[in-house]
Amino acid sequence: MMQIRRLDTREADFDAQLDALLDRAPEAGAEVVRAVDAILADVRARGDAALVELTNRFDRRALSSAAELQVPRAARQRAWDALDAKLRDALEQAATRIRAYAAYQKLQGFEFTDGLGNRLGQQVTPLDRVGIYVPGGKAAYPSSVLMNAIPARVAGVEEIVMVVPAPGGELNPVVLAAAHLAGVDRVFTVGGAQAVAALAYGTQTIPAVDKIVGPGNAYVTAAKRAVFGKVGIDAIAGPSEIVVISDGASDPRWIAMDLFSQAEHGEDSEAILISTDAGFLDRVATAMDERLRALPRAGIVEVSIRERGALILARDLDEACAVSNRIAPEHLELAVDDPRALLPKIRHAGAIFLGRHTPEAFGDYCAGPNHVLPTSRAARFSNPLGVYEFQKRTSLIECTPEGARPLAAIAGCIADAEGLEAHAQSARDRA
Ligand SMILES: NC(=O)c1ccc[n+]([C@@H]2O[C@H](COP(=O)([O-])OP(=O)(O)OC[C@H]3O[C@@H](n4cnc5c(N)ncnc54)[C@H](O)[C@@H]3O)[C@@H](O)[C@H]2O)c1
Ligand SMILES: N[C@H](CO)Cc1c[nH]c[nH+]1
Ligand SMILES: [Zn+2]
Repeated sequence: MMQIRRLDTREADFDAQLDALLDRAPEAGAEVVRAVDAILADVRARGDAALVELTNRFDRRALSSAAELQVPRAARQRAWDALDAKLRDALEQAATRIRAYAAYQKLQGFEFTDGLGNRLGQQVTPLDRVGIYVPGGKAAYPSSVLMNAIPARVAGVEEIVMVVPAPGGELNPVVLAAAHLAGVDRVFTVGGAQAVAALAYGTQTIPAVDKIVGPGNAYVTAAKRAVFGKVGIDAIAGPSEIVVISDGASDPRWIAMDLFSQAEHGEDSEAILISTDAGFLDRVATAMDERLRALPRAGIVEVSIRERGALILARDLDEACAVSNRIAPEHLELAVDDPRALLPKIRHAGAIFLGRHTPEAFGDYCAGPNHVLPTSRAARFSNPLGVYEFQKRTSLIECTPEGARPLAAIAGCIADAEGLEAHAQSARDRA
């Protein structure tokens, strides 16, 4: 029997038990932060030389120069051409859907005239150059290439630089093919904190970018946190998570596999089912036992389900939503008859999958919305990766001589109160 914890919201210590489960989310420990700080300082000081040494050490490569990190455009084209036609077609369809969804996210500027005749507005411009981190340590995901690069292209970013580790020199050719499809400009086979450092500070081979996006392991996320300010970063997207809310009327085999779909990402993934039906929780537990055996990644699934999995019995669906809000999961499936009725009760989730026929896996590949989502409860305050992450806003102010006069009086008065004489005079010069 698989080991999975059972929780019941009626138990007096339920809150404490849930907190203990959520606390298992991996965070960058002091050791990781120390290691990352040393890597960042080394790449900043020594550039390519450090990049080569660190990549040889952490990715078991035998590079003699940083030039070997770059994957030529022709190699990406060859990877695309060599792809099985069915997979090429699936990637193209996924890319089309991701692009179409992204187009809706594009921020638009605005301008209006205030009551004094002054023009006020906001100009939206794409970032010049961005770095996308595609994880490649334990598994490399072509879908993550599409999810990172397509919104950047839709935003109008001039240059997209992709980094992806190639442990032992091995790089999934489908990742390269996806980079070709998404129109990535430059690809470098470097990962971890050293890749983030190179993108933030620039080296002789890798250009410095304006923003670094994409998920990664503890070293990658600690490095992104550390370089924030020098460059922009997106939300921190770590190990995958799924919460399913069920009324007990779904096929338990489907729900078991939905939980496994995120558990199979890694031993640190989180998979939680909340249901109002105790019998259904039993049936899902049985289905998990049956379906686990067929999975090639059964070992990983078993560990993540044991460490970060749970079957939670709730009094009703309202309470199930409240528990889910406390978890603020990356992905939330509403496997109920009327998911729209629950929607207003959900306040924190990276992506919500409505109804029994919408598995989270559609979102990972081809539904359209981005699969790079806030994890570790960051859905309380941050957003899915989207076109808006690759755009910035600039305020516009244009006064007429008449419109300037009243503003001069207001600004002058407040500047006096702040004791800033030059501000007051500059404003009153326009009165
Ligand atoms: N939320 C999302 O959208 C999403 C999508 C895909 C993957 N993920 C997550 O991203 C993560 C990917 O992790 P990964 O490890 O497979 O790949 P990764 O590319 O993030 O990390 C691999 C790199 O880590 C560095 N590294 C490994 N051990 C190190 C050490 N001891 N010291 C210093 N550096 C070290 C190496 O440089 C290596 O190249 C997983 O947690 C996965 O769940 C999240
Ligand atoms: N579920 C992951 C994000 O949490 C993304 C992914 C890529 N491939 C499959 N799934
Ligand atoms: Zn996934």
